[in-house]
Amino acid sequence: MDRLPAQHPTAPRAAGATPPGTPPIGARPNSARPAGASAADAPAAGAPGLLLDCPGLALGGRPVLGAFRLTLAAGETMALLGPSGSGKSTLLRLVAGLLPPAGTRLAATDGAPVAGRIAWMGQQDLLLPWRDVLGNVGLGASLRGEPADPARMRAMIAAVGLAGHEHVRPDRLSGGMRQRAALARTLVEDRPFVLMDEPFSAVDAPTRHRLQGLAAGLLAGRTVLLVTHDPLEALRLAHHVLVLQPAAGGPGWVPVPVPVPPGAPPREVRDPAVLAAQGRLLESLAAASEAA
Ligand SMILES: Nc1ncnc2c1ncn2[C@@H]1O[C@H](COP(=O)(O)OP(=O)(O)OP(=O)(O)O)[C@@H](O)[C@H]1O
Repeated sequence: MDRLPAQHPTAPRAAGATPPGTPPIGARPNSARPAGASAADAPAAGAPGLLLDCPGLALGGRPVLGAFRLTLAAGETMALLGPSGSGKSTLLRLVAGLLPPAGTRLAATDGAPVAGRIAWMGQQDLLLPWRDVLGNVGLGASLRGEPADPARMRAMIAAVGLAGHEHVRPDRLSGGMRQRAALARTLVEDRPFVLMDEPFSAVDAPTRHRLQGLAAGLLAGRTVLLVTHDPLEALRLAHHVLVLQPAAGGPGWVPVPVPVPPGAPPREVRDPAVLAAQGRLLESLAAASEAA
């Protein structure tokens, strides 16, 4: 029996559990793949957006997030930055349904339930050491007791550049390869909503750059919330960028949009507009830290 960490992306928990106040449900989740659809291509086309109303959130008796309303645009990527401890992972967990709702409202713009339509990728790859790459990529289906789709799994492994490593165990892979395997496992789930918590922070800069390029292509069309400490990563990958700032006139932190360079992601890191935006974003983050 495989044992999973509580926040494992494939753990059979109430991912995106729908809190009270969510609109009526009943529509069929749009992540269902039509019979015969090919493996790694055009996943989650037409992903809906996500709406989050947070009335404020305290943890351990301390306010963490203030009251805010957040919209994740359908099929687009939103990056979230902020000082350490400002609540980025907490906000991500709120969207994932991993925190008690406490008056929070989370809804998909298509009216269908959010639950079961979220994929998660974290900083640690959480690969199971006793399973090879193929086994790890197919872990979600295996835990749910669903039949494996080896062709789709292999196609996703190839899409992340790991063809030929299907039967290699994680301890024989480099950090970058492990993150690629984790990305394949995240994307093979074919969920319209993808939550990423510093997914590439554990690898060196060139590997991170390559992984970002890979992720940009494979995440296209999904609705993504990406937590990162890296301003350039945010500006490269995201349509929209938020910085957590101390809430005006109240406790906790709230996400505040910052300008992004023109053009759709992935943006070119040498683009002068991207570099200028990186400087402004760093200043904004420094100001947030000082204001805390
Ligand atoms: N389960 C918990 N119980 C009590 N306090 C918590 C809990 N989880 C997080 N916190 C606190 O909430 C605050 C926000 O934590 P969170 O991990 O969301 O910050 P973060 O912005 O993601 O930080 P980092 O950039 O360092 O990862 C921190 O002060 C943290 O100590």
